[in-house]
Amino acid sequence: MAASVDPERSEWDVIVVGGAAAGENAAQYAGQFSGLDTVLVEAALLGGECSYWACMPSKGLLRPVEIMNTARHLPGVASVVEGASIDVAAALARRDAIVNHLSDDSQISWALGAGIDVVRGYGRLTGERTVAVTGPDGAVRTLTARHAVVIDTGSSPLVPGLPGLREALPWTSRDVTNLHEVPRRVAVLGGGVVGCESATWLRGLGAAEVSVIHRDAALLTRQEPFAGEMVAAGLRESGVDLLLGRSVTAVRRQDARDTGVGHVHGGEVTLTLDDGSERTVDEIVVATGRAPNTADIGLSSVGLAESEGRYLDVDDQQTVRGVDGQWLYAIGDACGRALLTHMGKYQARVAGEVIAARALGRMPAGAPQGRFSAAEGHRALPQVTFTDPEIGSVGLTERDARQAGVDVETVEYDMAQLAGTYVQREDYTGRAKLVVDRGGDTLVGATFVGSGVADLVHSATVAVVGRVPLDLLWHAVPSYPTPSEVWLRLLETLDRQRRG
Ligand SMILES: Cc1cc2nc3c(=O)[nH]c(=O)nc-3n(C[C@H](O)[C@H](O)[C@H](O)COP(=O)(O)OP(=O)(O)OC[C@H]3O[C@@H](n4cnc5c(N)ncnc54)[C@H](O)[C@@H]3O)c2cc1C
Ligand SMILES: NC(=O)c1ccc[n+]([C@@H]2O[C@H](COP(=O)([O-])OP(=O)(O)OC[C@H]3O[C@@H](n4cnc5c(N)ncnc54)[C@H](O)[C@@H]3O)[C@@H](O)[C@H]2O)c1
Repeated sequence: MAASVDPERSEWDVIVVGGAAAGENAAQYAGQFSGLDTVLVEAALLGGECSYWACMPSKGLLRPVEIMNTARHLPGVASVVEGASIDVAAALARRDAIVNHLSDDSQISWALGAGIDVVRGYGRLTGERTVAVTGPDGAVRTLTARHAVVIDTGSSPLVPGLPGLREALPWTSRDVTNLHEVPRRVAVLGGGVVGCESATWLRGLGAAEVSVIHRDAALLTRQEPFAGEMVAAGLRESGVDLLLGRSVTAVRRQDARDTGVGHVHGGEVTLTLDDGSERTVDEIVVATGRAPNTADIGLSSVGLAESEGRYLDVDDQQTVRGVDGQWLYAIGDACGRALLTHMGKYQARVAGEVIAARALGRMPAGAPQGRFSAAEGHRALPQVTFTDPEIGSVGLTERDARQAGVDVETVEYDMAQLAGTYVQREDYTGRAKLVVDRGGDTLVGATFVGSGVADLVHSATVAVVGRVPLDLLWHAVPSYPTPSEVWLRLLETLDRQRRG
């Protein structure tokens, strides 16, 4: 859908370059809620990576896998699904519906309805508060912001420069989330979040051989160690081959072809591993991290040449450091504070409020606090990893807390011991851990592993952000029988530990 913007118009209060979910929030908070006029500049689809090629399609693909795994273990249902497999065509069709068939019509309608203009094209800074937009027809249009420019250009998959890897045209997160065929044999390179989640749905959707090749000795190394171990056990049980502590040294592919996103990109791929062994698969998925989309957005025109291709350094108002005048902001993956949609949107809300307050002379004196600072939210950093079992985590791991000099005390509990998890499935496996700051007797981190733990994350986020003393947390009574009973068990166990 074409955005209905006067083609002659060139000035807005706020220009947002990159129209992902975070950019939309920044425009909304600076514009719709505060009265500034805003424009989103989007090179591809309004809604960004999350809506079409990341969070939404991946969670859509994982859902039938999760339901099937639960059903296979639940008496009364197990016998019904015995020998059955997921209807892949229907699951892919639902994924296509979730990504709106790669159309952003509804997003454009939402933006225009919210009073946010949209200009389609690729934006580059050309100087203070100016952005040149190259439209789909190649024409360049220069836009000027009266108050602020927000960078929300996101990130792209990082494909390592291993011999033969790029030439093999491997799948990246865009292909594996938008797959149109399930490769029979597939190797996933990288054991981080994308690697573990995509191995889960590839195997669940019927790939006969799935291997994860990971250079570290454990999966998901940013989490508590038990979380990576439990996900590894779950993947192994489902038939995924984990090659931990192994690296790929070379890749060969006959007849590599660009057959389109989510289609197998040519003939067999042979991977050479660092122990000299070889492995032949039908497709390889590269899940080795992300690179910020900041290499070609005109940063040198505003004195930030050294930031090209790097994460933009921002303060807690999301203002880019190193630029005078407080007019340049960065949010989402481009600023590298947390590569998560909800955190990008949080940064966007803060940036939007700050931009409006600065523009309208409403910024309170003194150090910015409250809704004008993104410091508090970054202490918590909630995340759900949608594997089987799931991981829900908030704040610091024990290792990170010790490194940060916190006087650490920890407590763990087996989630399978709860009535609330037993009713979910008899063979429930899970574990929870709290990281406590002994000084303030408050929570600085929490990790839950198990089926259905995603919904526990927000309670931990509230406890960390609110610095709720454990004595007060005691009075937050969990409903019975639900997995949230783990809170009570953790506090009781901590009590026993303290009494020796
Ligand atoms: C497979 C996968 C699954 C994920 N699952 C989750 C999840 O479950 N939960 C979660 O919180 N996070 C998840 N993430 C991370 C999440 O997708 C990102 O953190 C999020 O998309 C980042 O949003 P963003 O606003 O930074 O920009 P992006 O979503 O990266 O979008 C940037 C936008 O800017 C546009 N753009 C770029 N350059 C320009 C330019 N110069 N001019 C104009 N437009 C431009 C692009 O076209 C794009 O639309 C996942 C990531 C992957 C890869
Ligand atoms: N559910 C979610 O919230 C969710 C889901 C997917 C992605 N994400 C976000 O997207 C981001 C990117 O995910 P990701 O999995 O691509 O990155 P990641 O950083 O989580 O994991 C990448 C892994 O690849 C390994 N690696 C890097 N270079 C390598 C190489 N040359 N050879 C072998 N291994 C190599 C790293 O050691 C790391 O363990 C994450 O930071 C995460 O926040 C979130």
